[in-house]
Amino acid sequence: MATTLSEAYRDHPLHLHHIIPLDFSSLRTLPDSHAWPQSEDGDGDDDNHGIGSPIPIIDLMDPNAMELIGLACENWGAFQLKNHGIPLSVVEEVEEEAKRLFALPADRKLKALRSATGATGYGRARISPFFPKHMWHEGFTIMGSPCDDAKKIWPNDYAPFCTIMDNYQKQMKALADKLAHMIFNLLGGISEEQKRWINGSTNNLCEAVQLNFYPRCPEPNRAMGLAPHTDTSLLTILHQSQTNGLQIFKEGAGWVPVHPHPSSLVVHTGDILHILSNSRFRCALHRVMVNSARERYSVAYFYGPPVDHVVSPLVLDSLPRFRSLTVKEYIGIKAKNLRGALSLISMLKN
Ligand SMILES: C=C1C[C@]23C[C@H]1CC[C@H]2[C@@]12CCC[C@@](C)(C(=O)O1)[C@H]2[C@@H]3C(=O)O
Ligand SMILES: O=C(O)CCC(=O)C(=O)O
Ligand SMILES: [Fe+2]
Repeated sequence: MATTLSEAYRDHPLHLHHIIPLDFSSLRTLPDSHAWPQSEDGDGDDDNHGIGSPIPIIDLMDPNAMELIGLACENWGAFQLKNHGIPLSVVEEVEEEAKRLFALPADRKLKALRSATGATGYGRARISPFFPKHMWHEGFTIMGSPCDDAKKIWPNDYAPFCTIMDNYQKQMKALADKLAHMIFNLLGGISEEQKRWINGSTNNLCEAVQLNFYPRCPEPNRAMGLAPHTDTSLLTILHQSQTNGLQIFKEGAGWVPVHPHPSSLVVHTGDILHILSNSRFRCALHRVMVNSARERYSVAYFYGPPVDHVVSPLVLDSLPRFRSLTVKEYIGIKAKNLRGALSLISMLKN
């Protein structure tokens, strides 16, 4: 039996002591546990940014879409995608469900609290232990069917949540399959064996959905919504509500805001694509800042090869920069070294 994504995470327990039972909305000042040192690289106020170019917006119906995607992945590791074919209603209904979930009182949400060895349910971000301060954030992770977790929260009324999340995953998977084909074509010369998992059945690839909620914050400039990270996926498709906060780090430009566009989805390329492309495609470091006026929601869909799949640089015009390993092994390395995982598997001697 193939290993599932939740099993891959089960081997790397995340201890959730003193997590969320914090009622964000009742706080008038920032508790010390959530106060991050102020950085030199820009504060949370998006309006102060915008110097330099924004991340590319690509029209999927554009005849040059594939080449534009290639350039965006090389230069940014991210882009906004419009005319992607996902109906707005599908995205809106998933955002409504996220709002309904996070608006519940803490004791209801805690019924679906992720266990230490669990991968799904309500809780803080998996990257939390790597940072000394807490994030101004609540999350809900879905791998496969969300029904077991939804039942804990809404014992008699879990069906609408499940139907909407299942439909969202189905729609996102179809889009991700399409993007993965384009990306593999861009890389060129890839064997059928290597891309067989694309268009595969749902239990034959890695898929996860993360609902994110960033409550309003009394002191946004001292808080952090989601700390800087790269995604572990091949690619991530992100829907953000109409509230600013997402930023991508670009050398030479610093933290660049990714402003929400009602009809666009943000695509991030993740670590797995960085490895497969032998570093040609970036994996964008990104973070989320919070806001005193408006709360923020986002829905991230993570997509990648099955956890038993061996990943190694696929197209070589120079030496391979990374050693071969399974997705599962990479997840294990990253669970111990958030920022150092790629250099730990690097084959470049310095
Ligand atoms: C399939 C995934 C991808 C995960 C882990 C697992 C489930 C939840 C995802 C996130 C969502 C929030 C940011 C992140 C960095 C986190 O802490 O949890 C993501 C992480 C990753 O991209 O590594
Ligand atoms: O909330 C956002 O816009 C980003 C979320 C994110 O980076 C993630 O879930 O991995
Ligand atoms: Fe992310």
